[in-house]
Amino acid sequence: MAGHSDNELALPTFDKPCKVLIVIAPYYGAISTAQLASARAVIERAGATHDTVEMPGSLEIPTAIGIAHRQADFDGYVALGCVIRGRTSHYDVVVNESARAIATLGLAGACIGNGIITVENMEQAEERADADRLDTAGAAAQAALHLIALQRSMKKADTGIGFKPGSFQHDGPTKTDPTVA
Ligand SMILES: Nc1c(NC[C@H](O)[C@H](O)[C@H](O)CO)[nH]c(=O)[nH]c1=O
Ligand SMILES: CC(=O)[C@@H](O)COP(=O)(O)O
Repeated sequence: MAGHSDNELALPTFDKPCKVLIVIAPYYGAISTAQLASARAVIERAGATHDTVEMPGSLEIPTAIGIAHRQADFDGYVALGCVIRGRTSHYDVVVNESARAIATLGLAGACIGNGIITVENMEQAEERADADRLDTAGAAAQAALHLIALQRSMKKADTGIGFKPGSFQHDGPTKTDPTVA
């Protein structure tokens, strides 16, 4: 059971290939190792595949997802990181802005599970990174998979109106070709 929930949803399955990008900020080594293992296991259990990229910190994760969403063809994303409060307000910046940016990307159409742990101390982080305890990384992977399944289930019907990419058939040289009379 992931997180504090006592009512976990069944993992979705996919009839077409599903590719997920894990974007991780391995700020705390042991924590990130546990997060990565759990997220990958959940993705594989759903029959999906995954790639992984690393960023220096959690603040960079949304930007990395934005780049991947524009430049590549992943079906969804899992954000993994661990932010532990220090002695200044920087914790609030990292936590609030990474969460806000991830939510903004989600509302813009990216299927993202947010597994960035935001805690007061390492003990809380360990409990949440542990796949056999609160397993927040596994929960984030499940969230991304559910969003992908939802997006596929609600694909807009083809209205038959407007230009469809790849539908244009051109059967000869253009008039601007000087060799064509
Ligand atoms: N203190 C933590 C950070 N800080 C680094 C920021 O995320 C960011 O990389 C930096 O401000 C440069 O833009 N990141 C974490 O993931 N966890 C922390 O505890
Ligand atoms: C989350 C942070 O950025 C934090 O770890 C940095 O520590 P500090 O606030 O003491 O500079």
